[in-house]
Amino acid sequence: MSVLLEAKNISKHFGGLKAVDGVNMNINKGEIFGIIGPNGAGKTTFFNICSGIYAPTAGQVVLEGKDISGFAPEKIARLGMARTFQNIQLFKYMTVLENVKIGFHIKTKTTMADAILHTKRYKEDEKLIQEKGMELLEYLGLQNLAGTRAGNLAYGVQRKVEIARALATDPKIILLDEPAAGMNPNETASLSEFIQNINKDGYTVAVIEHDMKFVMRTCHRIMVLNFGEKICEGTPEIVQADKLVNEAYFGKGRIARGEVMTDGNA
Ligand SMILES: Nc1ncnc2c1ncn2[C@@H]1O[C@H](COP(=O)(O)OP(=O)(O)OP(=O)(O)O)[C@@H](O)[C@H]1O
Repeated sequence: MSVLLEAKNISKHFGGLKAVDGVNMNINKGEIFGIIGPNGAGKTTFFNICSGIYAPTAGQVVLEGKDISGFAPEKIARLGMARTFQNIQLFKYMTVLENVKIGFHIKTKTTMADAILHTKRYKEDEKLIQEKGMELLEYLGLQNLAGTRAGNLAYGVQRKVEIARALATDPKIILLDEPAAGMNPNETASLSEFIQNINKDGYTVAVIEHDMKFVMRTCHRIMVLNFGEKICEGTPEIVQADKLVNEAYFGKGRIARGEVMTDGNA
């Protein structure tokens, strides 16, 4: 199995606070990789470093063997990393198809001038993007919603549209930050299936999530952060059985009694 995304000894300090502290991580091609940890453990900061929003204080981010540390987010997106954020960032007054089409623009050569002047290149790109957008929605089973305003959709569906837009950038890896937050159990189960399906079709996924039931049934491997440090990594079985994780993160004995697994809250 080849390594797709690598974090080498990554640290991020905010003044005296070590938000991320010497984290090493390898995500293999084809994996669903989970990142968990208590509030403030450094998960989002770690994603922000991987996706170029923050430059690391120390360490390197390597995508397919290329050192991308400190690259701008747009550049990293073009190199094949897409992400979603904790708060839904769809354009609520635009339709589902329009939202997804935005994702494709990253790959076109259309300039602002082309768009204003409606040049041949603009028209050709627009036609192609329209077709590809519909294809993607069909692939994800969202085609019936193409003309619906994003803001009118149920919360769980908005999350899927957000992921669809990220997929439109044709990523090698997609980073999802708490995609199940605020979802009801049915929506969460449906999201898990959705992610597993796109993964089976070849997409590599990294996901931060608090919902343990979702994490344990969706992810192949999991990394646990606590106070910025990695305290455990492995399969769901290994993580659930880890004493340090149980003590530091779940509260002693909670997972053994099954509380976390059933209530879905960390
Ligand atoms: N821009 C910033 N400036 C200063 N401190 C920050 C900044 N961003 C994050 N932090 C701090 O870094 C630590 C890690 O935050 P981070 O948001 O990465 O944690 P998290 O694991 O994603 O938490 P949550 O599960 O609550 O989203 C926290 O103590 C947070 O307050």
